[in-house]
Amino acid sequence: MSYKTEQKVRVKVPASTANLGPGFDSLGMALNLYAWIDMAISDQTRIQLIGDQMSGIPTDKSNLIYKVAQMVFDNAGVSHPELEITMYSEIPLTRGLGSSASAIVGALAGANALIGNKFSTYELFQIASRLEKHPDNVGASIYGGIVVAFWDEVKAESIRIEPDHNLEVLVAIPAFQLSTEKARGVMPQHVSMKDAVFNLSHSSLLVAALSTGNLGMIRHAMKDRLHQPYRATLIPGMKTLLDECEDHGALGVALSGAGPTMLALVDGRNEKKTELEAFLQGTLAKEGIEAQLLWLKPSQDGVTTTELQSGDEGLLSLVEKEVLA
Ligand SMILES: Nc1ncnc2c1ncn2[C@@H]1O[C@H](COP(=O)(O)OP(=O)(O)O)[C@@H](O)[C@H]1O
Ligand SMILES: N[C@@H](CCOP(=O)(O)O)C(=O)O
Repeated sequence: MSYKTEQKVRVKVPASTANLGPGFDSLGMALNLYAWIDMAISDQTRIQLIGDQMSGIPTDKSNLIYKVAQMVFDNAGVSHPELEITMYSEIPLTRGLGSSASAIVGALAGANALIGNKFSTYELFQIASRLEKHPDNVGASIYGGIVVAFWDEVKAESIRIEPDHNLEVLVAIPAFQLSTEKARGVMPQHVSMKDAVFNLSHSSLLVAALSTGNLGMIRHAMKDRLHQPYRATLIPGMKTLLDECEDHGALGVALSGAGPTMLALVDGRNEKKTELEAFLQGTLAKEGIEAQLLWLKPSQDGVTTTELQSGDEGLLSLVEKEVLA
């Protein structure tokens, strides 16, 4: 079978926050912070990574994006061993905002576009969940909005929820990195029936609150006993933030993904935004943690790809001119 191969594609993929508190490995929300990847079939592999977020990422064939793209070609039964890849990302690395999911999803979408979209979005979601080993971040980065999903080690299924248009997100991004692997390592192998019931009831209520726009219910629903109590040992100040952010204007608060970023959901009409900012930053500062605050919104868009024409400007030039959108 032969496919139409595109010359060069540009992928735009959103960051994501996973879990939203109780929805461990099952809830994700896309955020309006993005990574861009230009990918082309070439005669020699060249990988260019632009921006501060990319430091330490390999630029040879051990690069995750290159490896995932090769997997797509192998699955499709085609061979394109040499690729030109350029990536620019606004998504902080190893902070709980889904940088690895954005790289996996971006690579899958880019490689798939280069071979004429042989795989459906649903098939890419299956591959992405298998690679990431949980579907929450990749689901959000693929579909956008809020995604409710499972992955049972064989297949993944998901439903997208439209985020309420008043929903805003304040994140406090600590200066230190915390790998998902390390943050999963502090969790117990077994939990009590009581904690399991606590989480499934809270997660179900949170999904209902987010689906119906019942923002007032979020403060009750966004509580977790499966992962946050254990991970709080890795992030000084986290317990205080979980216990008290709602008193300072948050609709609800959670660890973003595996952390260390803390995330507060906020009603955009709220007048206590400055108080919440000060509380987040002040609480972490008391523990000696420097954190960058960012106001974000849910991203309606999931991953998108466009075919580039020969006259189109490269990513580096768009980044330098600050016109990338
Ligand atoms: N653009 C990228 N290219 C290659 N690898 C990446 C890229 N972005 C992230 N990664 C890999 O993902 C790791 C971070 O994943 P993880 O610990 O799950 O944190 P995060 O919350 O940022 O997803 C990085 O250390 C790196 O190995
Ligand atoms: N459900 C996962 C989510 C990890 O998200 P990340 O953004 O930190 O990679 C978990 O909680 O381990």
